[in-house]
Amino acid sequence: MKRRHLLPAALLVLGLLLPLLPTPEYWISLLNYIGLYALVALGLVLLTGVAGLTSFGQAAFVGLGAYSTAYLSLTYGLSPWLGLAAGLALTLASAWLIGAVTLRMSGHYLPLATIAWGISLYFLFGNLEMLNKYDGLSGIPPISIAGFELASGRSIYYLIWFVVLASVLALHNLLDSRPGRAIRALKGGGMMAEAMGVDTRHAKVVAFVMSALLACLSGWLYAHFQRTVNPSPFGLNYGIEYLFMAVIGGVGHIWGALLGAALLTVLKDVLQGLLPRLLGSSGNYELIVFGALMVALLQYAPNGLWPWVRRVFPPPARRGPPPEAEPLRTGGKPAAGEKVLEVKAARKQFGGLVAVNDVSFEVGAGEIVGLIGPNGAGKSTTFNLVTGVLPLSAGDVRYRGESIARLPSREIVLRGIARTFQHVQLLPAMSVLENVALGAHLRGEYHPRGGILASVLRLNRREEARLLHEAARQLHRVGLGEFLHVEAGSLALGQQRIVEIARALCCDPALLLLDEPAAGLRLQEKQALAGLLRQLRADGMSILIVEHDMDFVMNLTDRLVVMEFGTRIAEGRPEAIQKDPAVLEAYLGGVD
Ligand SMILES: Nc1ncnc2c1ncn2[C@@H]1O[C@H](COP(=O)(O)OP(=O)(O)OP(=O)(O)O)[C@@H](O)[C@H]1O
Repeated sequence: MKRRHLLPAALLVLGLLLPLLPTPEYWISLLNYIGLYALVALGLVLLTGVAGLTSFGQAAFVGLGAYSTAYLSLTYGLSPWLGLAAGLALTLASAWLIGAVTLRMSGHYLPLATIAWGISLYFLFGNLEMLNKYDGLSGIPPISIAGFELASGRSIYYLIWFVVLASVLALHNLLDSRPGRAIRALKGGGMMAEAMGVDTRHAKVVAFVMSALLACLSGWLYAHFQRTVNPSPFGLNYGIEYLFMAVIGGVGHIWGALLGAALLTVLKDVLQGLLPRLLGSSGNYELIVFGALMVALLQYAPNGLWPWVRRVFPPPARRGPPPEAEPLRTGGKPAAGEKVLEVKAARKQFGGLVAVNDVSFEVGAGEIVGLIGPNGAGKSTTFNLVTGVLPLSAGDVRYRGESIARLPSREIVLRGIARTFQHVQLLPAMSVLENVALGAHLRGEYHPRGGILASVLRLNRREEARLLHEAARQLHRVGLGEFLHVEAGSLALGQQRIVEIARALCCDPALLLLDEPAAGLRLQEKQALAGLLRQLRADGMSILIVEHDMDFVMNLTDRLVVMEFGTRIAEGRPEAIQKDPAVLEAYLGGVD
């Protein structure tokens, strides 16, 4: 056994033995609660830490799980396992519905909405006659497995911790796969994820539903552990506490959920015992002290405590390329001479401002076309019209003869147009390899929105191997083969721009749109980039490039389109453009 496996193995053995040893009942109970809370916090790691969506309402989903099984087992005498199935189904349906409605909101509206439905569900539990209002339901039967009743805290301990560890594994598997990367991409801003083919609304709903299901599982276990339920543990204050646990533990880290749950549960327990002795039992001081401690802790560890643990026990570094795998399928490529992109009288108005004024141009197969013009000329807006980020006010954009004017970004990339961004949009904490693999999102074996269960159960290893192999291949192609396992954020800006090109190449494009790829690059890096783009052209790739660096575009492009104040003022070969009076005028006295 390797040395770094010793501590986890020892903890596991200790965990297994604890209930068999003369451990006080109180401790077992505390550990059970930690497990129950950790399940909810795990969901928040996915939702808040990974997907970047804040929810204060998770306690309500715990309530749904608890009340479903309590009601069905008490009223109809159904088995707790049927109660679990019903609870999960109810949670799935309600989370999907709530998610579909509220996840469209952004900024502070989403957390506010989670507070709203958290409170609503709490009052629903407390006001329903069938759930015995605020008195709740008691006498809930224990869970039995193969005829063995988990009636004591010691016996249900094993089930609780089995569910916690299985959920940790499931979440780990999910994040280490194509659908997981899609959820991770949400944090990089919806525009980038959509440009890689991710249906961001769907990815958000998936994260939301999964986190709700974990909360429901916790509620089910809670009901059969406590054997009684009432609305109070499912209120807003518990929703806030769950979020605290995830944040204190380290909201971006799976194991942080367990750490946070353990820390807060023990801390609360200690304070509840200690403070009345120190300050008298007349006031509710523990909440105040608890709050102050939380604020202090977050000052020193804004990313939670798990990163500290990681520093002491660093994970093994990954090395070497991913193993060989079957290549991904590729789409048909345009024949020489084919018109790849036709922009026809494209127009974009922002209120009274005409940002793009009936601009037309074409890009042929294997051609590099530059789109240049002074600041504010409308280049980026034109780019956004072609990539589906902005809708056209009038005109048309056709790709290989098909109008793409009304398609969303993810449909456009599916057809074969991939892009990079003016401001680099990588996920800095994710490895270069995985960032690039995100580009192959639409080329997996499962449906672009599916494959979630397969990921959780780790049945998608062949797909994953093929995607990573393709990502590594593209990184080698652009000359970054030695940086596969490095965090993308640690690379120099120039290299990050090249990673974006590798990611775009992973989309299997026939047309590459590059938004200021040379910005911030040193001379040598620019030369290397020009070499790479020439190589891509030689391979038949069409490239449309927006760039301010005149030397760069003049030496690289086959043709230039010049814009000023939203209008196309010139088009032609670079040598002709350099002498064009209208262009010289636009650049106020010459080309820089
Ligand atoms: N979302 C928007 N709402 C309103 N006006 C906008 C919007 N986006 C761009 N504009 C305006 O449209 C015009 C063209 O902007 P655009 O960013 O396309 O120019 P650009 O040529 O890319 O400039 P730069 O080289 O500085 O990036 C500018 O006047 C800009 O202020």
